[in-house]
Amino acid sequence: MSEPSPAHPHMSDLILAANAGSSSLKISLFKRSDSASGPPDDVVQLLLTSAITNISAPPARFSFALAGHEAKSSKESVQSIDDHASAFAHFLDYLQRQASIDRSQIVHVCHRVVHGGDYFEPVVITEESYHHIEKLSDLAPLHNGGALSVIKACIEALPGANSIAYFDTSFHRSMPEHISMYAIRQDVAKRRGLKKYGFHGLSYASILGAVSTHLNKDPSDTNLIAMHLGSGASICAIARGKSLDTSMGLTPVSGLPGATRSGAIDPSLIFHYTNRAGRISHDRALAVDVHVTEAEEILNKRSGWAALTGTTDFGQVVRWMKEVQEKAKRGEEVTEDDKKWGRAFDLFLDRILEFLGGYYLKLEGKVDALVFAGGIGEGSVELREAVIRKAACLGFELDGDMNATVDGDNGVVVDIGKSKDGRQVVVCRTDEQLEMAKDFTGPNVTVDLGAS
Ligand SMILES: Nc1ncnc2c1ncn2[C@@H]1O[C@H](COP(=O)(O)OP(=O)(O)O)[C@@H](O)[C@H]1O
Ligand SMILES: CC(=O)OP(=O)(O)O
Ligand SMILES: [Mg+2]
Repeated sequence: MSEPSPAHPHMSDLILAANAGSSSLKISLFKRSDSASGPPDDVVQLLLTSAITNISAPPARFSFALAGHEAKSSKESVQSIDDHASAFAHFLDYLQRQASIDRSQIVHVCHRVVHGGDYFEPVVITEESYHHIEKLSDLAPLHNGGALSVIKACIEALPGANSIAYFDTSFHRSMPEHISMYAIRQDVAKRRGLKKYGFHGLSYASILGAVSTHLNKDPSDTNLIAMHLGSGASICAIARGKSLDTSMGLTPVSGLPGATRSGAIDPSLIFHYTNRAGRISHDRALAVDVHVTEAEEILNKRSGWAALTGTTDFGQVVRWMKEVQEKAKRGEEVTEDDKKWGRAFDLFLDRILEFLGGYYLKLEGKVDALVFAGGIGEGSVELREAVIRKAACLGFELDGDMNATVDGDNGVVVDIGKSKDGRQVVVCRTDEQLEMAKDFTGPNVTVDLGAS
């Protein structure tokens, strides 16, 4: 099969950006801004955002908000959403009915595709490139499957739009070979593409852009340890604007644990967990032609917080942990079951520290900022506090007040601490959709936002 054709985005009307995460589908609609000649972030103007969360732990929650119209945001549980394709269909329907936006004005659709293998540039989806991505999906069946089902739904619902795939793996192409390779036979590794690819690359590109601007530094002169902590969680060491190392590997299951993901385990563990590891799982039929083994199903879908505590929501893990701490303070009995919340929190903290410490050494201490991002990184005051308390030995100090009031600050990058020698601790509201959409340049369009 020949290589997919590179995307050359031309003039367009509306640009839709779809981000299929493991538990969510986040969608933003943009139009070209009036100041297309300004800074890259200004070439597109946000019109609306929508998010479908809890896809892996139904009922799914649907939210929709017009940019700058606080009153017109809505949030509801939707029983009919049980996968990414039905989530996307619900969004399109809502767009037409409730926001009166004509779908035919959407000319480009940017899709976040988690695994791009050795393809780094964005590619226009054609029959050929679709099948190419499908083939790559063997290395991220649970992630690429969701994105492919959205791409498929998009081609059917928006036949006039160009679908373009942007890869999470692209940002990590800079990892040195001795870091990205595994200590296995290299003839087999090369033939089968068995190496560390790394993920959340669109997020790390977004973080690098926003944080270097915040620090008043050129991205190519910026060193960060960036933590994208969401349903899928990873850490990246960024040296002079390039990925030096990251915690996810061949697939997104490695590194840190997540909502339903184990994170790094001893590779032998799975063969002791089940004697059906290599069999194709029949747990869930994906809407696309991607195969998932029982081992992948267990480690990707039946592990993480869900396995340790019964919930995929880290916010709930924190709330119950604090509840139990209060119980103990009151002198009430704390049961073994009560302790599961604190243990899940401590386990996550422990694994984060492993990478944080390692990356601090790999960057030889030259770290301009520690960055928290993703649903947990942006939302959990407690997790940030626990991490920075441990990073005190590296000279970082948290500002408790600033940390506690991040939610009330609208900035893209929010300071929450620093070190005596001027290194920063920040929260960054990463935006993978914007990172894709700002790739486009061209003339403006006018859109009637006649929301009902
Ligand atoms: N305030 C909060 N405190 C702790 N965790 C939170 C908070 N808000 C969201 N989260 C966690 O963030 C996760 C979603 O992360 P996100 O990065 O948005 O998802 P995805 O990985 O699907 O892209 C949720 O599962 C939830 O556990
Ligand atoms: C790569 C990955 O884990 O993505 P997400 O966190 O969006 O599931
Ligand atoms: Mg995500």
